[in-house]
Amino acid sequence: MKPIQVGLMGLGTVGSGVFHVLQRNQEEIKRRAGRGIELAVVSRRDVAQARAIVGDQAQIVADAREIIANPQIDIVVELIGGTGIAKTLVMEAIAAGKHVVTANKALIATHGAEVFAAAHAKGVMVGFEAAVAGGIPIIKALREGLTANRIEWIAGIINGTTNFILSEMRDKGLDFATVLKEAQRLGYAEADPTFDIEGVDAAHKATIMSAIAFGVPVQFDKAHVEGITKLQATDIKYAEQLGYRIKLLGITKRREQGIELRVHPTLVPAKRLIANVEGAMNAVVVQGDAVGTTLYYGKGAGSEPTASAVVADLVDVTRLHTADPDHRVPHLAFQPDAMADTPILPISQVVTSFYLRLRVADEAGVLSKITTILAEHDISIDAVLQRESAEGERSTDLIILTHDTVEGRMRDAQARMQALSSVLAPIVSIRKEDLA
Ligand SMILES: NC(=O)c1ccc[n+]([C@@H]2O[C@H](COP(=O)([O-])OP(=O)(O)OC[C@H]3O[C@@H](n4cnc5c(N)ncnc54)[C@H](O)[C@@H]3O)[C@@H](O)[C@H]2O)c1
Ligand SMILES: N[C@@H](CCO)C(=O)O
Ligand code: NA
Repeated sequence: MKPIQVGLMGLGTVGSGVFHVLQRNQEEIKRRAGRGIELAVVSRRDVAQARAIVGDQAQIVADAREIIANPQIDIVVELIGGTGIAKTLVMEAIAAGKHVVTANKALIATHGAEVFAAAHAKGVMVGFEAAVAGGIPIIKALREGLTANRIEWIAGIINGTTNFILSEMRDKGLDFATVLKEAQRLGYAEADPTFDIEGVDAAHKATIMSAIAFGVPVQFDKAHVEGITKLQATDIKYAEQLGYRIKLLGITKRREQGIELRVHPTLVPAKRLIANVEGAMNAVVVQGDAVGTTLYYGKGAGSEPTASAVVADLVDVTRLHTADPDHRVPHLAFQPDAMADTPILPISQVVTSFYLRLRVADEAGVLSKITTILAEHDISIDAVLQRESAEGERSTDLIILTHDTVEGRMRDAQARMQALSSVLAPIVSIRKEDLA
């Protein structure tokens, strides 16, 4: 059978990885897919640069729309990124009846509903394995491998840049700005690194996983997003002393009242496997009712790790494109007419435990005032750490770990504590998850 014809839009880090993986492994890929997968056309605005990468192995066009208009092309791969021209091109490709494979998490998390509805109406597939945790086959695991389960929660280190920054700050005592520059140099960061450090990239990925896990539409606008820019080295150090590590986690959880969907720095017990995921690596923990806890670990970014996921989607499309669309795995695991309208809960209704750091006057009775306020808000204390004040020092750090509470209640208690004259600086609070 003639090889399936692929057109690739965007020949950057991931695009060139796709070219190399397809070239190197073409024989094995063909044995698996049942027919060859041929990268027939690539688009890059600078044709000479594209030629330097693909040689004479593919036709090169400067305008991506030539790929969409080409009747020979079966699958369009979008590796441009962002929600501008990339979105327009993906919608045009679907309208032209092409299958689409993309690594674009921003596009899927913010416009997934529109993209999947158009694809469904047209009977084409949209593969997006590379959009979440790069080379880790987490979409495949959630959509197919765990399909027997009622998923309870997912928690993951799904942004390599921030995990790299936190690891380096902790291990080498380096400051934030220095490590961010290094992450950019190593090619981990997004084109706009604020997406990484402010938690947006992780929230895109958590949003996609949440939709697949719970059968709800992708709704990035409902996600609670906090990055690592406000995190202080002092808290990383105190967390260590208490047996915890601080990680930027993407979390989605099923609760009776709705779904929690949030990204924020989180204290995790140091003994958990996920707490020991270092550098730019990613890891996702999934809790299913039948299987229990499963963990997925690997490279969430980089040229060939991400290309691994893109090419896997190409194989899936090659195997399934002649199948009746009703027999394919639904984009979000649940049939489009069986999606739920379960609400995404506001952060005030989220339930977690907390780490609190209070700068307090070193005088009698402060601790009891604070514990009284917590008790009045029904917040129970798990542990207290009070740093010995040095000779002549008039203030000290008081660290409190709480048990689970509703966030709104904690914020009320925090406001009361903050108003005490013996609390001398803004209270630091960081959410804590035991992930058990
Ligand atoms: N780099 C990674 O590790 C990684 C991992 C997972 C997902 N992703 C996603 O993959 C996508 C691509 O990322 P990347 O790191 O390869 O980016 P990149 O910047 O290296 O590559 C994008 C390429 O698209 C080209 N481009 C821009 N507009 C174009 C147009 N109109 N037509 C054709 N080409 C155009 C750019 O010139 C560039 O060469 C993004 O959505 C990104 O979020 C990247
Ligand atoms: N900037 C992303 C790339 C992979 O999606 C990260 O650091 O994880
Ligand atoms: Na993946």
